[in-house]
Amino acid sequence: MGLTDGATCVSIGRSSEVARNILSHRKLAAASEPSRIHFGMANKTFIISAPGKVILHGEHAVVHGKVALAVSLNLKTYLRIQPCSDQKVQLNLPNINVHLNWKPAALQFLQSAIDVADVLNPKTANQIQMDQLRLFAGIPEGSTDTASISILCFLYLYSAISTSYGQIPSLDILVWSELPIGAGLGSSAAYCVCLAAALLSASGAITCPVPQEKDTTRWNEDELELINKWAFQGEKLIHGNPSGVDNAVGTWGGMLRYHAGKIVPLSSVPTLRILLTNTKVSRSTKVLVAGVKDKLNKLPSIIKPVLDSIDAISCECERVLAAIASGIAVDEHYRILEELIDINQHHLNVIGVGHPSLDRLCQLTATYGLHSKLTGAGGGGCGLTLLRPDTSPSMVEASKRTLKDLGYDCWETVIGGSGVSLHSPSSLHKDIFQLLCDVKNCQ
Ligand SMILES: Nc1ncnc2c1ncn2[C@@H]1O[C@H](COP(=O)(O)OP(=O)(O)OP(=O)(O)O)[C@@H](O)[C@H]1O
Ligand SMILES: C[C@@](O)(CCO)CC(=O)[O-]
Ligand SMILES: [Mg+2]
Repeated sequence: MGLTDGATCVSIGRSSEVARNILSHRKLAAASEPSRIHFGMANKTFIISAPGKVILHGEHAVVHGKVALAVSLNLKTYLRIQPCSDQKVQLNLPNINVHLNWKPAALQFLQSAIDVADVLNPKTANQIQMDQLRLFAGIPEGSTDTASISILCFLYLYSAISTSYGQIPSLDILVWSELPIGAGLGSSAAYCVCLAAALLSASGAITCPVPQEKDTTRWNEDELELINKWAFQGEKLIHGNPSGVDNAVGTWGGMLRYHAGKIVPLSSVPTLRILLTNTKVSRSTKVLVAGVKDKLNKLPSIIKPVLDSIDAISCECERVLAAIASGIAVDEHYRILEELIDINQHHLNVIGVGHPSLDRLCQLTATYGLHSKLTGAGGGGCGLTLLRPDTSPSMVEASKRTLKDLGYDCWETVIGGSGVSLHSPSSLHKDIFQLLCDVKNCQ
């Protein structure tokens, strides 16, 4: 079955604009209240958000059972979901210029392709199911482009969730992110968390806690567990072999210690000042994770101790953060944090996930006495630079200017916000709300 059997492809392509620039560059249409159509229990449009993340320490090692420390970002992915009166399932992904719709009858074919037993005890989306989804969407075998992966991920979660929990009504879904996509800040996990929350709500598997005017609500703990579990399934499709740390931060927010699937929120953490730099060198988490696995298989006695050392760095970092939060020898502990960043960056180069653009970031910030490492999967993408509480604004500005002169994006970030949430439209920043309304509503 191909694309013409139920899907209308309006356009598929890669937008050259980075997500963060959309708000400032785009001419926003006049605000219009989204139409109120029946969805689940309520007659409303819902807006869901999930944050991106920064990994302080433990990327890659966490895939091999080591500890990682990660924290949510104030940059988020937003999903608008509204019922569609026109008996269609619409998917709009404006960041990557994907606008598709399918007839529900055609999607029912997909549900019959999903093995319920496999879905109810999900390990991974198996190859036969993936081939069915790929054929359905008209995506050629072996396609690894952004649009194909994002569409497959949606179709997989849609089919598997409706097969497991109940028919999902006709709906119109739009996902837009202010995160740079494919740059190490957890855009894939935020995408999967938003989709899982929306589709589980639409299927009736979890409630839809309607937020008050100007308010935001969250799901209960059991529901968050379910959202996280399904987001992990989506991450598997995108990453191949994710650890689960990114979707855990997208679901719960805050700062987490993640170890072999065990998620522990860190309560005793200081307010950290972090400069984020996007080298704009594109890379794929899936490819980088697979590269580390190959190295580990080929040279276990050399790579395993490096991963053990990264594990020790995460543990030491957790201890030092708690000491700083208690006000103990703050200066001395900041020096240790800086040393841990330098050592880990060397380790990440050793396991093959560095990049000359990241080396330049580290060298350049070092000239200002600042310490940097890659964050996320590496191979380009983003790096973080630790700022001390007393790092002067002029020093920060000077380093930002120099990094921007290299063509990098650079900004001081706010970390530690909440995880997946449901928003009333009036609780959102005006520009974001307008942007979510601006893309054509379900016709
Ligand atoms: N807003 C979005 N719209 C559509 N697809 C998205 C969106 N955000 C992420 N994706 C999907 O996630 C993929 C990027 O995932 P990838 O894991 O390579 O990078 P990342 O998650 O940004 O970085 P990291 O995994 O290192 O934190 C994209 O190629 C796309 O398929
Ligand atoms: C590289 C990695 O460790 C972090 C990507 O943000 C992969 C993962 O944990 O799934
Ligand atoms: Mg990712």
